[in-house]
Amino acid sequence: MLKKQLAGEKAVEFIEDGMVIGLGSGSTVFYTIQKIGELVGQGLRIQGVSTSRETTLLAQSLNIPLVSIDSVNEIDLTIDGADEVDRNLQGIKGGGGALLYEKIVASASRKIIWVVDASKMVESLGKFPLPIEVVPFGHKQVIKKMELEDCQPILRVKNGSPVQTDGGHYIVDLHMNKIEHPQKLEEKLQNKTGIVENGLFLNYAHQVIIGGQEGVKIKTRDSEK
Ligand SMILES: O=C(CO)[C@H](O)[C@H](O)COP(=O)(O)O
Repeated sequence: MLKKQLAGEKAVEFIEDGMVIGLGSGSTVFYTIQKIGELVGQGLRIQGVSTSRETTLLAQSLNIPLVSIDSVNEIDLTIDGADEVDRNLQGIKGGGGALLYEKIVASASRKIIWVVDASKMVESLGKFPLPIEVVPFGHKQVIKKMELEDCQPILRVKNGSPVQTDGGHYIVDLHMNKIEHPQKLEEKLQNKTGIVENGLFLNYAHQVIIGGQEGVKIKTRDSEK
């Protein structure tokens, strides 16, 4: 079995009947969602809150009941993927471009579990380019500012056009190689006009399920959000 499948499928063990579940995006949580679909077919009652159009389509194809984020009081558990995770369970997300909706869903969640394969675990964040979601109007101005900050910004492009997120924004990837001070960088990015959200997910994940050669390992963050 693939490492990401091991991690993805393990996560369903944390789901209880009646829960509202945040459904993340990407190729690892794909396995979680497929398994949830199987369990729903066997009678599990949950309500899913989707983080992307892709996940909505997948959940619908599996007959997983979906509700909008604004119709729930709180999300009991969100299961999502990640692009990089350090030993304190700080992470980078947004490789698939769903960071804004993923962060909104995560912010409304009581518990967050990330599912990753072992290659995502790192000593320090930043080898994976940090995605930021930017408003199309004036995005080149934001890119210029990020160049001045030595962040090596590159507009994400597909088939010759800027990639558009579900929220209608663009993605700019910051190629920094190593992020020395994630908290400081997060503050800086939060204060820049035109940046809607950044892919730093600091103090979000409570647990990470890691699929590796010898099966799955579960890491829990010391201090809860
Ligand atoms: O943040 C994400 C999408 O915006 C994904 O969760 C992240 O990119 C991991 O994806 P995958 O499991 O396919 O590696």
